[in-house]
Amino acid sequence: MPVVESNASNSEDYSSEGSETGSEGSIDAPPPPIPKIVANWWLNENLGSGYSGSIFKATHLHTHQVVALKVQYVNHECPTNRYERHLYPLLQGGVGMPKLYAAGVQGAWDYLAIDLLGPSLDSLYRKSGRDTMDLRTVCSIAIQLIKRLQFMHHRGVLHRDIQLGNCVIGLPPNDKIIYMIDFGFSKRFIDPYTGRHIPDMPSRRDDLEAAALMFIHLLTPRGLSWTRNGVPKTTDAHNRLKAEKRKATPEHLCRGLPSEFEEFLSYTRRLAFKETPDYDLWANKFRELAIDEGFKNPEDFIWPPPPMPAASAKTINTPLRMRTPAIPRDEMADILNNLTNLNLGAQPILGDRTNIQEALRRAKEDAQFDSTTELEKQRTQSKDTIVISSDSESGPAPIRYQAPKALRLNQLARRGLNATDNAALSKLVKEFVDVLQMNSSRTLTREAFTFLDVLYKQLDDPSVFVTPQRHQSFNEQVPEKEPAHVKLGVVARLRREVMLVQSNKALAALVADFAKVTNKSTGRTVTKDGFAFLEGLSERLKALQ
Ligand SMILES: Nc1ncnc2c1ncn2[C@@H]1O[C@H](COP(=O)(O)OP(=O)(O)OP(=O)(O)O)[C@@H](O)[C@H]1O
Repeated sequence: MPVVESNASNSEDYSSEGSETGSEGSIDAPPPPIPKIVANWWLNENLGSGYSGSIFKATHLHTHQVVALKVQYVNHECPTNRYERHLYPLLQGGVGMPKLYAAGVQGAWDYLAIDLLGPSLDSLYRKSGRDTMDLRTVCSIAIQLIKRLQFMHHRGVLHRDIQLGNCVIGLPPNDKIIYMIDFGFSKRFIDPYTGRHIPDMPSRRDDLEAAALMFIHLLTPRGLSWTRNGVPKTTDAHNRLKAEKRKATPEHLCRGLPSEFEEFLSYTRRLAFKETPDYDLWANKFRELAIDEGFKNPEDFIWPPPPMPAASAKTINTPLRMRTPAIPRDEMADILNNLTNLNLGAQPILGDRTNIQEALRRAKEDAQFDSTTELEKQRTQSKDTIVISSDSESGPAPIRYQAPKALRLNQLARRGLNATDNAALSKLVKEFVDVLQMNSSRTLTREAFTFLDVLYKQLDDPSVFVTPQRHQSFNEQVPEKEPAHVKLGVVARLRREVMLVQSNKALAALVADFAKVTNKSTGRTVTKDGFAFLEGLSERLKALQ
């Protein structure tokens, strides 16, 4: 069936707009009751009603095709169907974009026949009675929504009404896919005649900012404050709400959440009016976040969330903002037991069960790096492997556990603190490069900055005892964004200089520059030059014994 067709002999095709004026009623007259049949579509149950119209499940009288029919009174003051029928054709063919089967006006009724879909995210969330949505679900929403916006923007259309009620899931078997609906406020932002961005209107960054706030809302117990009391009813209330929104910094809104959410919101706010957002980068970041948390197929929206394997349940099902770093006593005993059995190859082994003091010291160090839950997480990770062996030769075969990126970076930082010569540091830098290349995002995360900070301090003045903290100095630099070419220039210079320096102190200065410039760059991604710099650093450390 063609994407858009006129499907009724007694209705007017969507392209024949002139006939709208000939319809029943005047602007002020109240709408007549909606008939049982509109343009050969038999209306079944009502699926939802918005300000400007109603949506019905409808069956075609002759073909028996079942669709969602969006019906609107032609004289409605907000004639969104009239706009939507021109936007749907621009969006056909994209994943998560409802198909438009027919559109037109019959009598007093302006209709659109589109794919019949499932419930909205808003209704799923409300019906679940939960305080927050789980991280896995929010990551899947984030990945899908960013991709939907990428598609729409690529077709030159802004959504302009991003909210939970306008994201619906498909009907089985498409119930893992999120669809965008309600293009009543959508607009073209590219002028079809000039091919240029239309000035003085919202732009792509606004859609993305709304999406970022939606993700944060879902992870905030009871939601973001300004969404709690509904639409403000007085001017005062409206102004209060606007002020509240203005005051809400990304840092404040995202306290206690994985850093990706704060970084994404800040990113959307830093985008220039006409700038094309880096959709792939952010979809990947949310994919990796989910994978780092132990989830498989993070892109699929699965509702209700499947039960987590026992090992990950503590980190995932606990509302994020309520997480406490403390570990219950009996769990700590288990962790210590595992620690005593860790076989870390050439690294100092924690020893047998008699060496409890050493195990305790290391467990405390792990806790300082905020990796106390990582021992749990590693069971579900996919990249690196740590062998946890039994303590007796005749015991069961070694269990292979997978170590996530964050855990490995924290381990590297801890080993950095204990390194006493350049050869050891050189090896650590080499491993650091390997860990960064573990997955596609190649981003400097908090843990990566922590490692660089330890490295810097060891090179700059190894006599000073370093107490690692989660927020390290590089990470706390106020990230003023610099144009990409500035960053590229600096890193290319660092890459050349690292081969020439003659002292650890000079290397420390280069490490500091590298961390700073990457921290200021969009996405904090390590470029080719960045990796060449790190590899050169590892080589130079070997040479400067
Ligand atoms: N294709 C569809 N299949 C199933 N249900 C749908 C479909 N489209 C919309 N709905 C349901 O109808 C509700 C209203 O839809 P929609 O937002 O498109 O209408 P609207 O009149 O533009 O609403 P509003 O005035 O709130 O913007 C949705 O929240 C959803 O629950």
